Order: sequence, then structure tokens, then C-alpha cells
Amino acid sequence: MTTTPAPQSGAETGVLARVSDVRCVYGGGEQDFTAVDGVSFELNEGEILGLAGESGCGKTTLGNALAMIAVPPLYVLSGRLGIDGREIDLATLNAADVKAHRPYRGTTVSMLPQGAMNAISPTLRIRSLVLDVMRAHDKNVAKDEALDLARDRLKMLEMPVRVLDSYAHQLSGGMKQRVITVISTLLNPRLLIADEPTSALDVSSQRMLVEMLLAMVEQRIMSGVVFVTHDLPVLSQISDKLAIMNRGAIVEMGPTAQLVEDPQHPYTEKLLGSVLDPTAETRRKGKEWLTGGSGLVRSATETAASGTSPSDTPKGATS
Ligand SMILES: Nc1ncnc2c1ncn2[C@@H]1O[C@H](COP(=O)(O)OP(=O)(O)OP(=O)(O)O)[C@@H](O)[C@H]1O
Repeated sequence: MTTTPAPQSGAETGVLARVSDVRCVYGGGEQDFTAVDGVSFELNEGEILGLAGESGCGKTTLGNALAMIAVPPLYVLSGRLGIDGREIDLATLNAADVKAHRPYRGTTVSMLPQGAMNAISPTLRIRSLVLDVMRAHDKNVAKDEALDLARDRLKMLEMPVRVLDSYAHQLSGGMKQRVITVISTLLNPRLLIADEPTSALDVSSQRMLVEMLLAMVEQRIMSGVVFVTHDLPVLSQISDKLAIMNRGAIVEMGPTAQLVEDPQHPYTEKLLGSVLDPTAETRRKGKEWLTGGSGLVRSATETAASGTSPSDTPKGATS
């Protein structure tokens, strides 16, 4: 793995992350299966990018590549991440590469993996989980320092500090997911990859998590999020931009409201159609809901104010 200065990726341009030509395969032998096929996009400071597509299209694989947690049989053949004035080579063709990515994991990019809330050890109090996560990055961190940070963060997000003394089974699903989100962002990652964080939650817990993520971006706990899901209604509530993925490639990307209102790619239209009733009236209502009716949706004005425009779409991101 190599890192070289990339002055074009920095706050002065408003660009948080520039992802180019990510290619991933499963296998590593003659029977390689290409799961991500040349994905490129940009994310501005403070933006949430929704990554949507049918099951199996490569969303999680792309997320793992960006978070630098690809392990065999997944191999990242190529890909670069320009962030914080660095150009990180994402390719993971040998064990040395995996080690070299370590300084960036959890700090530059943090992953909230699919099903994370159900993977919390039942024998650990949340406070032990906090320590484990902090010590994975800095084995010398003092216990009090780590717990103080967790307490501050919980307070900042208006969550009860007492969850630190709880075991996972004492928390609701929604609370577990919010706690795990807080823990995975304790190190103030510049970019959070959240993989299906709301899929196992009921509607009110989904809303609470969405509101918390928006607050975390607003308070710059992290500077941007790639929010992975095939749940388009949830994505329309939270995303500034949407990227639609099909068979390992991004087929269309643009500001959320614009993409939902006026999809350009037949696959996007098909995907949107699959979440909307085909009758004209319910389709209209569905679109209203998708584009603003829920009350949580970022308005077109807000999206425009975030500096996103159709011309932001990287050339390689449309077809
Ligand atoms: N360990 C693996 N070995 C071989 N192929 C895999 C492996 N993991 C995933 N794949 C394949 O890679 C492709 C992309 O999978 P991925 O999990 O990235 O899709 P996804 O869009 O995240 O799906 P979902 O929405 O169901 O989570 C799929 O065809 C999948 O079968």
C-alpha cells in the first residue's frame, strides 16, 4: 500500500473524499467473481451519500473496500481514496497491505457493519466494549479517558450515560444500534460507512437513528457518511446524494430529490418503481413521501445549499 500527497482532496475544495476506480473480486484464483467493477464518486464535507441497489449488487463489498477491512476471499484489485490530503491505495493483494491500512481504520474511515448490534458480546457491559474499541487503536489509552469520552459523546447525543453499565440484552434494538453507532465513531472518523444500520429496526427506532446520524454530521463527529441500504424510503430521509448500484457498478448518482423525481437510468426507475405502488394516486403519494412528506427529508433547498449539483456526478458514475 502506498500513500502519496493528494492536495486536490481537502477542505479547501469542499471535497471530503474522492473515490476512484474501486474493483473487487471474490476468489483470488481462476474462478474470480467480480463484485465491484470500477466504482468512482466524490463526497463533499458534511454530506451523506445513500448507496442503494438490490441485494447482491455489491454495496457491502464496496463498503468493506472503502473501510479497508477486506479479507480473503475478498480482494480489492484497485481503488484509491483521496481524503485529508492523502491518496490511499485500497488494493489489498497481500497481508502487508492489510497492516498498512491499520492507521486509517476507525479514524479516517470507520465501518458500522451490517448486523453489528446483534454481534455485541452478551457477557460484556457496554463500557468494556468502549474500552476494547479504544484500545484497538491505542493500547495505552487510560480507562477513565476512554469512558469520559464515551460519556461526553452520549450526553452530546442526548442519550443516557447509564447505558455504559448495561449488557446488550438490557437494551432495545434501537438503543443497541445507536450505542454501537456512538462507539464506532468515538475516534471521530472523517468518513463513516454505515451498512444497513436501520434494516432490523422498527420505524420509530429508524427515525431516532437517522436523526442521530444527522446530528453527528452536523456536530462534525464525522464529516461524511456512506449510508448503505436497499431501503430507498430511509435513504431519501437522510441522503444528500443517492448512488444507485447494479451488478457492481454505480449506474446513476445525483442529488436525492432530483434523482427520485427524475431518474435518468432505467434501472433507477425500476428500483424506485419497486418501492412505489403502480397506481397513479399511490405512486404520487409515495413520491411525496419519498421526497419530503416524512418531515425528516432534507429539502431540495438544503441539498442545493450543500453545494451538490448534477455536474458533481463523476463521469464514471453514470452509464
Ligand atoms: N464471501 C464471499 N464469497 C463469494 N462471493 C461473495 C462473498 N460475499 C459476497 N459475495 C458475492 O458478492 C456479490 C456482492 O455481495 P454484497 O454482499 O456486496 O452485496 P450487497 O449489495 O451488499 O447485498 P445485500 O443488500 O444483500 O447485503 C454477491 O453476488 C455475493 O453473492
